Amino acid sequence: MSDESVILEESAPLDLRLSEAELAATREHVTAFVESVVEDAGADGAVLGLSGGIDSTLTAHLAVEALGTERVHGLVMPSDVNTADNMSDAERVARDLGIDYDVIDIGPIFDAFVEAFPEEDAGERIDTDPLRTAAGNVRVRIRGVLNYFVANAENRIVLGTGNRSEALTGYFTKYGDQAVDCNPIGNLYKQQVRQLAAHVGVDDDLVTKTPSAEMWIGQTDEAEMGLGYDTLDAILALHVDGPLSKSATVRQLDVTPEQVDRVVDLYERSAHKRAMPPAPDPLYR
Ligand SMILES: Nc1ncnc2c1ncn2[C@@H]1O[C@H](COP(=O)(O)OP(=O)(O)OC[C@H]2O[C@@H]([n+]3cccc(C(=O)O)c3)[C@H](O)[C@@H]2O)[C@@H](O)[C@H]1O
Ligand SMILES: Nc1ncnc2c1ncn2[C@@H]1O[C@H](COP(=O)(O)OP(=O)(O)OP(=O)(O)O)[C@@H](O)[C@H]1O
Ligand SMILES: [Mg+2]
Repeated sequence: MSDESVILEESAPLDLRLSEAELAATREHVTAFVESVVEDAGADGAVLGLSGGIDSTLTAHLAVEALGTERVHGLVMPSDVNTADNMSDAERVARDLGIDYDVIDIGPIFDAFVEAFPEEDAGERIDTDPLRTAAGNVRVRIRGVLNYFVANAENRIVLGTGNRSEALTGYFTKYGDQAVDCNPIGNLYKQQVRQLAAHVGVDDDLVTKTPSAEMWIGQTDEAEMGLGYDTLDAILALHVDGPLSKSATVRQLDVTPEQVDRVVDLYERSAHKRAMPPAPDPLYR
């Protein structure tokens, strides 16, 4: 399918589409990046988690283009809160690409974590507020531990799947899905991730799938953030990354001042996630 049909279904307030030439150049740029990160690390290849979502699917496609099937290892890591459809999509991606992959049920690891927790009723409370996000983050971090086990054991690097929209809003788990060696698609807004995915031939149902972290049943990114990705991307591009003032952004896009404030708030509150953990300046040198 062409990337055109994907974008036409959306009513993005700002057209962030790359041209065909830019898509081709981005594809080459990202694959060259993956190749050089692996080579510079002296690694034999890469490992990444496959969720059936578009970020990991596109990253896997580009990794295979960069490294070949033999040097990419996928991990499908279901838990109780993942849908069977997403997990079978993840396996389909690995099979279609022809890469080695393992399916590792993280349920028993998560359960052992909860059982080891000193509060007796933690098990009953773990999937409800206020522990719901904390528990979801545990699932995400368990996947990070497994990625690094494979990376250490097989001399691979861990490929992150984070995109620019997530990075700027802090929409990821600190030391969870962010615990990676590089982010090949880290400079693409979500709209552009979808567009590049369509360009490289990812199946349409994966390109248009509703984004979800699947940290709990029914979670969707857009509901949790309170904004659609098209609106989010537009505000990021014009106001957070770009030079437009708040009022100019409101005028330019069909958005409210509150929506701009929301994005700025997400950006500012997540600064700590984009920086090395700080330490006091040295008193003596
Ligand atoms: N100012 C500050 N300076 C230094 N550290 C600060 C800090 N504020 C919080 N912290 C630390 O950060 C912690 C909170 O960060 P974190 O542990 O990440 O937790 P948090 O940001 O609360 O939760 C993760 C968010 O990312 C979303 N997510 C996660 C994973 C994947 C995806 C996806 O799209 O697939 C989305 C998830 O739905 C949730 O909204 C605090 O508990 C504290 O330890
Ligand atoms: N069940 C899972 N098994 C393996 N890896 C997973 C699983 N869930 C999440 N991940 C990893 O965590 C990453 C972050 O999840 P995220 O939801 O942001 O991306 P995605 O699922 O690829 O795309 P989308 O955001 O559109 O859902 C995934 O790309 C994948 O690498
Ligand atoms: Mg997902």
